[in-house]
Amino acid sequence: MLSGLVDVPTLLELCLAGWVVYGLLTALYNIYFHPLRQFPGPLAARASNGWKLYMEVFRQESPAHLLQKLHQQYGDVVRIRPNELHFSSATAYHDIYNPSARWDKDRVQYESVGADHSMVSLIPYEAAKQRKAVLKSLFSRRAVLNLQGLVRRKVDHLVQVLQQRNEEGKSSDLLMAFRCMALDAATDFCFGTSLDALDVPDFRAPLLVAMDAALPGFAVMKHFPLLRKVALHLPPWLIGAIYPDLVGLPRTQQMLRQQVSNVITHPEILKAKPHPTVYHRLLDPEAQNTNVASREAVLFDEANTLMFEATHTVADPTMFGLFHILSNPVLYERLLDEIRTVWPDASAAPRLEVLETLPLLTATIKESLRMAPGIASPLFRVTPAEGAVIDGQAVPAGATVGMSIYHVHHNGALFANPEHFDPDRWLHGGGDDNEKGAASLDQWFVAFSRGPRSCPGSNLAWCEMYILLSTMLRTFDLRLDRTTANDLAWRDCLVPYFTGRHLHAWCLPSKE
Ligand code: HEM
Repeated sequence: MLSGLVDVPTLLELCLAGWVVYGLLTALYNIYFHPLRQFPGPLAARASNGWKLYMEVFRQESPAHLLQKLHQQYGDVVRIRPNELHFSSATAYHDIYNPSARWDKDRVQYESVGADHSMVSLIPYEAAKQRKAVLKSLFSRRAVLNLQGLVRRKVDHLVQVLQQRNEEGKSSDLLMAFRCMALDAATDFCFGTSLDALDVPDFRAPLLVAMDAALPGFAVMKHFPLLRKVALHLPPWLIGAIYPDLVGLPRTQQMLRQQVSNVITHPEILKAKPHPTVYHRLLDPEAQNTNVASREAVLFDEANTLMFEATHTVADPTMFGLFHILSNPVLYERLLDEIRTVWPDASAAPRLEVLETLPLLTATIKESLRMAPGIASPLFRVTPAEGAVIDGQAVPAGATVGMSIYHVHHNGALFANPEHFDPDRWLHGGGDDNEKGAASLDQWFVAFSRGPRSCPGSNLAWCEMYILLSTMLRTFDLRLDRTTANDLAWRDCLVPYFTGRHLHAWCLPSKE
């Protein structure tokens, strides 16, 4: 009927023309009248959200690295979408990620995780605060000290696998090996059931292979929410047919759904767990006020995201640090000497509290976390109703603002020669504040972020890194297997995506 009044091509042309005019008017508004109009940035970024999409999805740029170039060109603040600012001066970091800044997270970034009920994706500050309070005791220092034996067992298991491989004449991909260890430790710690990734040959646990394969697609999922929703609901057989490397993801999620459904239907099974888990806390009616209808979604989303939050973040910096230790025989020897002072008998490993007293080991872990970010992308927040002052500049309410941890940790004024792996900087200082000594550097150690949304898992992460790194150095005579710095190249896909061959090493028996 309509085609009798207006012909269809004309209608389409009208729609298209309307869309173009709307786009142009929006671009003009964004450039000349938007509350953020005074902030510099590429013209296309100031005009439209499309610039960031184009850079991340079509040009496959690494945001953390691209932003470095933009700051060189535009200064300490860059407008990267009409309503979004990225900062680079170190003081801006503490303005944004500040204990008193009760700002919400940015919806676009955090909904892309696809787990809206998890702590990390809860947008409002208040909701996250409540959830954090519920889970806090699980991740406390006391809880971690009590469960350090669990981490020790996972690391010992890794040692056995590496010894076995060495006897078979094989070197090992230590990035994947460390990820298996971290996944097993986290799943045992959080759910009381390990995924046993270390038992899969060649460290090719399907979930870890899938997590890695999914990283380059993260930007697409962020910018195309509809596609994300469809992808998250595809059955495993179809995903396996389209992209076999990804199949571990839906399979593990199926397993998690079953686990969650079991604990909800039969909460008594939790009594058999060897220690309190995420499920105990989330199902404790006194601990939180989650309504029954969303209980299943909360448990599933929390379990699902914890596996991601606790695996690459621990393994990747440890791998990075180990590469630099193995590339520097003097540092390797100094670390070994220090570790032997508290670990003279190789068969009697010291407790975490003892390892923590070793200055060079501690400095090396910090330097590893500085060099390789657990999370690379800027973590965006939204300024509150009263607006904010960031790095001395007034930012209006409702603006999306953020700063990548990578930019703090690679700031040459804070960390002299920032691309150089130098644990000693944490012992003696090093940067424009050098005369104030090493202690002044600690304020710029932000690997776990700062403020109300900082990492609740940092105690567990430190525990794993201390035990893992010291054990690798004390147990093996490690030799690089044709690995060069090029093999450690990475692209920012929220977490680093290592594009090279990974760190491969021979794990020979220690000479004593
Ligand atoms: C070296 C290892 C780790 C690093 C570098 C790291 C880093 C971070 C960072 C930077 C954030 C802030 C994210 C944001 O602002 O959205 C974060 C959040 C989080 N991390 Fe970690 N993390 C590590 C290990 C862990 C572990 C082992 C767990 C749990 C077992 C964990 C659980 C979480 C959770 C639940 C959040 C969300 C907190 C919130 O949004 O309020 N992380 N982590």
